[in-house]
Amino acid sequence: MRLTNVSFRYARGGDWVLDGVDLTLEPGTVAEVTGVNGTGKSTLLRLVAGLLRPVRGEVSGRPARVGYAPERFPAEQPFTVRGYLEHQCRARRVPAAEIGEWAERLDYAHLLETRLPALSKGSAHKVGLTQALLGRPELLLLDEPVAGLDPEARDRVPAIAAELAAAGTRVAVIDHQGEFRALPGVVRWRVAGGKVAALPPEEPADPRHAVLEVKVSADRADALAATLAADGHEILTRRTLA
Ligand SMILES: Nc1ncnc2c1ncn2[C@@H]1O[C@H](COP(=O)(O)OP(=O)(O)OP(=O)(O)O)[C@@H](O)[C@H]1O
Repeated sequence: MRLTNVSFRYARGGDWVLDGVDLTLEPGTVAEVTGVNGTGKSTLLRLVAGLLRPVRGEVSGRPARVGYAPERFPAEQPFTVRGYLEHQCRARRVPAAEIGEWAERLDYAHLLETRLPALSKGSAHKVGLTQALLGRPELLLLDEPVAGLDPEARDRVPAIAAELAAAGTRVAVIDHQGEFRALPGVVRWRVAGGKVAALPPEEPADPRHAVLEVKVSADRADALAATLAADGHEILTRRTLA
């Protein structure tokens, strides 16, 4: 899917939150949305999800099945966890058997008959994540998915996202905790000043290697580079000093 020249502001005549954003999100990609507080990360996620419409520009190629987990799950609803999730399953034509599966994986199966307002913050957050995961969406948007979760769940949520991505789901996630950064192939969307820069995956940390920057005579540079390459070292840059 693609965002083409997307601009958004909440009020006519107000400041643009996003201004001329171009992005693509390929199947199977996990994008980590980064940026300081208030730059427009959640706004970007809601535009990608289709919950907000661009004021200018276009979002195209959005898949049919979209899952969105907001930063705060609205738990003030008069349903049990099971009742709420069954309703979500019916709305999305997903078999209700999935409820038990996610409740087991996120470790809250003992709370299925509890009323939503009586849940702890972390447990309510797990229910919010579950409604986004139901039916294994083709596009999954997660706003701070591990904030307030116990350590086991903090590990499981990135693993679940990676599992869905491996099956082709496009994932975009805001994660101040950094739990998604270690997933293989994560691209980063850096939001700043109304723009979004798409950065390639970070090089994985590799303590077995070090980088030396060495100044050598220009007339010996080629011979030294050849010797180092023959010894199995990698020449990362070669430049002439002005
Ligand atoms: N519903 C809204 N109505 C008006 N302005 C809003 C609304 N939601 C967000 N904003 C404003 O849009 C800007 C971007 O907000 P957004 O929540 O997208 O930022 P963010 O990067 O996700 O922030 P944080 O890291 O603090 O969650 C902020 O100036 C915010 O005040």
